[in-house]
Amino acid sequence: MPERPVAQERSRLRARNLLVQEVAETRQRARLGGGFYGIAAALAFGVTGFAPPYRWSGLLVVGTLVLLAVARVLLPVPAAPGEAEARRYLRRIWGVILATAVAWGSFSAWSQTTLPAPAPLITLLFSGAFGMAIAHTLCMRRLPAAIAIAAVMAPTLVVLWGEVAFGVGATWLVYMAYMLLVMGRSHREYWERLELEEELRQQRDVFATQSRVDGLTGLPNRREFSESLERAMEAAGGGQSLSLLILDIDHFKRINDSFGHLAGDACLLRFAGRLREAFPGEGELCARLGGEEFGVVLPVDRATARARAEGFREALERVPLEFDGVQRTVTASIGCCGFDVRRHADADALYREADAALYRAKVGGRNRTECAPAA
Ligand SMILES: Nc1nc2c(ncn2[C@@H]2O[C@H](COP(=O)(O)OP(=O)(O)OP(=O)(O)O)[C@@H](O)[C@H]2O)c(=O)[nH]1
Repeated sequence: MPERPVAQERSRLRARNLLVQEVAETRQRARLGGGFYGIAAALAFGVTGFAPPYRWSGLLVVGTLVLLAVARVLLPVPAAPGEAEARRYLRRIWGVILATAVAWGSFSAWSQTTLPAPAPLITLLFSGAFGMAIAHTLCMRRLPAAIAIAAVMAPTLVVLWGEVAFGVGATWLVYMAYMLLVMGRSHREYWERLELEEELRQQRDVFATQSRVDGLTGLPNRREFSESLERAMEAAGGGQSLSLLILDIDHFKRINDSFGHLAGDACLLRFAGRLREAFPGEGELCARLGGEEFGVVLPVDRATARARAEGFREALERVPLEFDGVQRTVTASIGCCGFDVRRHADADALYREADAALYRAKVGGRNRTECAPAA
């Protein structure tokens, strides 16, 4: 893939991962806090003994806040959210959070002039606590968090300012401004942490890929090859065909010695490209096992694998590889072995037989395919 689309794809993936993470954390944090609003209202009405003048209003307020808390928990979260679903969830959960803040803020202001002591003190204390809780825990989105803090605090501010004393109202205002500052800082720290975690995740993925891919050719490396071979053998244990080819470029040292190590690298790269083109099928796996040695796993019987190997070998000899700006004929020796569950207890046993066949191909004059066991 060209570099720009790769970078675009990476940043798109990064944005999506951040959004998914935000959904998960918003859900967890919103669920945790919702229940406290109902408890706080129940406490405020509780100290009035739910006396007749406050009974119905008490039920209405507590019921509304409990319903909103339940909505936070029940709001469905898509299992593997795409971008649109994630944004829809965030809109909805923030809708519930804001509705809760408005309901609480209105109730708190109303209680200051309507409920008997000590209920107003209880709602006042809880308003401060809820505002600060939003500032700390629901700081993922700055604007809705600021609106939620204002919705919880401002109605009470108006009452304190007008009905209690200017100084108390001013104190409440300073308290509210402090919450907004705290929320701004929490917001920055939250996103710094999320981005750092995403960075670490991406680095971990890169390392995981690098540990399984050959850096020069981009083919799977020996580790990945061995594990894939084990898996293929396990799957084929029931009787399906499976064969292994080991290919070794002939006199590769001469290429290095004659044209230099870089030309040798380019040769390996071209050879890997040919191999990939020759064995592209489903269940076929090409890998670089090290140096100038390559492996191919094929879901076919030995005779077919041998024919495919010969086809590759002949084409390699016929069509030169272009590297270092020049066309050069390169040949390879190939060892071929069909998987037999009675002889091959593990991948190592299969590999050893294919390797022995490769050795025979080398001592037999190179540029040939030998099969194991020897016919
Ligand atoms: N350019 C380059 N050379 C490598 C790499 N890995 C191994 N080699 C070289 O590959 C050569 C392998 O040489 P030999 O094992 O003698 O094999 P050969 O010359 O191919 O001879 P036969 O296999 O017997 O046909 C050595 O010179 C290694 O230094 C690599 O990644 N790049």
